[in-house]
Amino acid sequence: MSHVTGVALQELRHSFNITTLSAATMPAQEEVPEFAKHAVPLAHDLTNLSRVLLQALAYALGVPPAAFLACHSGMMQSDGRNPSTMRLLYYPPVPPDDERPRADDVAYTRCGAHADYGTFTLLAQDSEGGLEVKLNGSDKWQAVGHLPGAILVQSGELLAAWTANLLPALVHRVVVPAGAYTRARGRHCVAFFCHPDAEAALPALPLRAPAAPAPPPYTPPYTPHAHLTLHHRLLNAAHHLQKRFRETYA
Ligand SMILES: O=C(O)CCC(=O)C(=O)O
Ligand SMILES: [Fe+2]
Repeated sequence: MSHVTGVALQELRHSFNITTLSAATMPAQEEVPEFAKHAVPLAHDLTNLSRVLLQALAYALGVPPAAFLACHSGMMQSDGRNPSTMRLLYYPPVPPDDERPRADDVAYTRCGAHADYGTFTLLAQDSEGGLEVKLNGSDKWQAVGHLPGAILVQSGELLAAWTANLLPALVHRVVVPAGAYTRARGRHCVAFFCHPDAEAALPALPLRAPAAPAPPPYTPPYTPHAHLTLHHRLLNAAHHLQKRFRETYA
C-alpha cells in the first residue's frame, strides 16, 4: 500500500509465482486439483516462446541467434540459476464504495505503474480490461484492448540497459475499470518474466547510434540503474534483480 496526498492506495491483487517446475513448488492436488497438469505445459510453452523471441531479438540486434539463448539457458530449471518466473494473477472484484471501511481514506488500484525488471515479459490477459501502457516519450496512457489469443511482449529494464535504451522498458499499470459492472468482476492474467541466468555475462551488443534522437527514458519514482551503465556498474543480472526487489519491496 502507498500513500498519495493522504489517501492510502491499496493494490487488489493475488499472485502465485512459479520459478521451477518441480512437484514441490506446485500447490497440493487436494487444494487445487489438476493445477500442475495445466500449469506445467503452460510454463513450457511460455519458455519455448521466450526462446524463439530471444533468438529473433539477438538476430535483430546483430549478434548470433544463439547468443541470447546461451545467457538464458536456465529458465524454469530446478537448479535455481535463473530467476525467470511464471506469475498467475487474480485481481478480485473492487468493493463498492458503500462497503469500504473508510471510503475517503482508501483508493483501490490493481497494479501500480512500473516497468518489469528483466529482459521481457509475456502477458496473456482475459477480456476484463484495465491494462494500460505508457507511450514512449509521452505522458499518455494507452489502454491495451483484448485480442483473443494474443500475447503482449513488454520489454524490461534489463533489456533497456543492455541496449542503451534502444528498446526502452515498457511502463504499464492495471487500473480499476470505471463501470460498476466491470469493477464487480475479477480479472485474470498470466505473466511470464524472462530473465537472464543470474551469473551470466551478457554479450556486448554492436549498437549503432539511433537515426533520430532517442525518446527521454521513463523516470520512475524509484532510482534504477542509469541506462548505459549496466556494464560498468552492475556485476551481473542477479545484482540488478536483487537491487530492484529491494527498491520495490523493502
Ligand atoms: O495483470 C497485468 O496485466 C500486469 C501484471 C504486471 O504488470 C506484473 O505483475 O508485473
Ligand atoms: Fe508488470
